[in-house]
Amino acid sequence: MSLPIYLIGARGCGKTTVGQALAAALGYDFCDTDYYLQQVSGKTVAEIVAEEGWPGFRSRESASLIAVTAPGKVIATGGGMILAAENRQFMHDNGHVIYLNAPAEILASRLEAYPENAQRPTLTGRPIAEEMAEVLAARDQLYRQAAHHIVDAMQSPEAVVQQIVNALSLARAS
Ligand SMILES: Nc1ncnc2c1ncn2[C@@H]1O[C@H](COP(=O)(O)OP(=O)(O)O)[C@@H](O)[C@H]1O
Ligand SMILES: O=C(O)C1=C[C@@H](OP(=O)(O)O)[C@@H](O)[C@H](O)C1
Ligand SMILES: [Mg+2]
Repeated sequence: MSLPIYLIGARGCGKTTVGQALAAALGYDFCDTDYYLQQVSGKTVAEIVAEEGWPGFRSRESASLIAVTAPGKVIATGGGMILAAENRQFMHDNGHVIYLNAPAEILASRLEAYPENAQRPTLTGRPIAEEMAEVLAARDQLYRQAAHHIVDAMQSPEAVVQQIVNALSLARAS
């Protein structure tokens, strides 16, 4: 059985972009928990947060993680999926968890170029560079706790895919 592969990491690390390429490379299905949530609710992330606050979004996000989990799938999570201990445990127990790691400055420059405001309403109310530094400082340990493997997300998407394939082959061989 091919366990699901969960991609975790902060906004802008490339979970959605790399996830699609990884799924194509492995012949797996691709799924993104934010897209799933938007499809079932008919609302963007920003609309859900405006109507229900972040707690409402987080609770829908946790439910979507369970709903999309299946063998043979690459699952791109939202950057805050690891905030709930039960989500970290669920991913760790049910699949391969990969942390796409990059410094806050790189993440901020990607997000400044393509903000996608409907997908990424502000988390702190602060400018993006400050927000990413603060958010990553608060979450880095949680990403590391949840992950089976950590990859360098500063490389090209193709190179990140290759790192993941290598990490999973090594894990299978050991
Ligand atoms: N490895 C990469 N190198 C350069 N740019 C990237 C890389 N991965 C993603 N990006 C860009 O960064 C932005 C955020 O990517 P996305 O996949 O949506 O990240 P996430 O889902 O982790 O928030 C997009 O504009 C995407 O094209
Ligand atoms: O970091 C976060 O808390 C969030 C990241 C977003 O997903 P991406 O990481 O795919 O941008 C999305 O789930 C939501 O805006 C919350
Ligand atoms: Mg994404």
